[in-house]
Amino acid sequence: MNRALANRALVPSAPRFVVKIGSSSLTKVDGTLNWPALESLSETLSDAYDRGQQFALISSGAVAAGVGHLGIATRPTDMSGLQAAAMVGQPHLMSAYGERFAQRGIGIGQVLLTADDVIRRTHYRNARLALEKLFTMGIVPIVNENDAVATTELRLGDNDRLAAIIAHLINADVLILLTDVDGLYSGPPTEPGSRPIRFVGNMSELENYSITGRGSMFGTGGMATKVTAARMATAFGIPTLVTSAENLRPALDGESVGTWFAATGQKSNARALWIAHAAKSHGQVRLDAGAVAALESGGKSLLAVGITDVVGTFDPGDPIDIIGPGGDLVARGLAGWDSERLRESAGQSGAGRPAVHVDDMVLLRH
Ligand SMILES: Nc1ncnc2c1ncn2[C@@H]1O[C@H](COP(=O)(O)OP(=O)(O)O)[C@@H](O)[C@H]1O
Ligand SMILES: N[C@@H](CCC(=O)OP(=O)(O)O)C(=O)O
Repeated sequence: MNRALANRALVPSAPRFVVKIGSSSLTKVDGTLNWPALESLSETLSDAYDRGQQFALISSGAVAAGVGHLGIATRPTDMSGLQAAAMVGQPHLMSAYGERFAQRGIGIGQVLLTADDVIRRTHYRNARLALEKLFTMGIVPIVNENDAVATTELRLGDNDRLAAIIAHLINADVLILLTDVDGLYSGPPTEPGSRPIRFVGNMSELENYSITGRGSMFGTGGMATKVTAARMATAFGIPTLVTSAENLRPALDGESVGTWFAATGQKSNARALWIAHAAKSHGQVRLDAGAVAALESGGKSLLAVGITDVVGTFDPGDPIDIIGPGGDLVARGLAGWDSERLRESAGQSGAGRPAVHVDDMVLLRH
């Protein structure tokens, strides 16, 4: 592994980074927005901007801002309540950022994305072009999920995975996830005996830790979604730092804070990350052990002869999960055939076109 990628010293000199601040850091105990936290974040990021670093800010906090403005007693838990609060809060959140950055002569642009925007390939490509345009204009993109139009079935919910997707989309050098704890612990930080983990060189090191999806009072997804985001980013060559919002300035000064997840894979095109993590799966093919071994040896397409079962209905080009005999997710890819034809040809040799072409497939177990 390239040592430079395993090094926190990368942060101050990263030409481009993604920073995500979670609801837990932007919400006060009464459920309303923590304005001083927002001010301090804007100040630190303005300094990075003045030093010539480019970044996209993924900011939660729309619901919290809405709770404050509506004067309701607690953060809603139902979908329509959350949507209403976000619709009220998002403009206030953006105007607060707008004001803070404007004081430093920096312009901002609002980017609201739904899960569908990252699932659909054309939307995904458009989002990349639009973000790139903002960077050329010197504008800071501030991204959130478009809570107003998200549906229960199609919702990212947490912003951690959105941050990993954006990091890849804009070819960031590092992903920084800010939360209310100073990094990853071996167990929930409130439990006695949990100790801080400073460095993760490989995701398999996390097997013995207790990383729960139970978050803070206002956060979504807990540490589990941060680890998922780190897995998504590092597998595609982007190292990830998880730390507290207070630690952003020290991190940008090159201090050794938080948990550093080293890049495990190579930088690759955004299409690969889209296939691996963003695209919604339309079905599954199950393989025999020989087919799994062939795929994992590298450079081989999936042929119908190694398929034992086809689940779901899909068309050529649709994203599908490629499952091993033990039920584990081996790869994801774009189907070469529709599900019906593939079902008829499963297990047979000489079927012509690959079931999934190697160029349309991303292996997930490395
Ligand atoms: N192993 C762990 N290490 C650190 N934090 C953990 C762990 N397991 C669960 N957590 C919880 O994850 C929470 C952060 O997640 P979340 O509330 O979703 O934050 P955010 O809103 O910043 O995304 C922490 O407050 C912590 O209680
Ligand atoms: N989109 C929502 C935030 C969702 C959420 O809480 O995510 P996270 O900050 O990852 O725990 C909002 O702006 O309030």
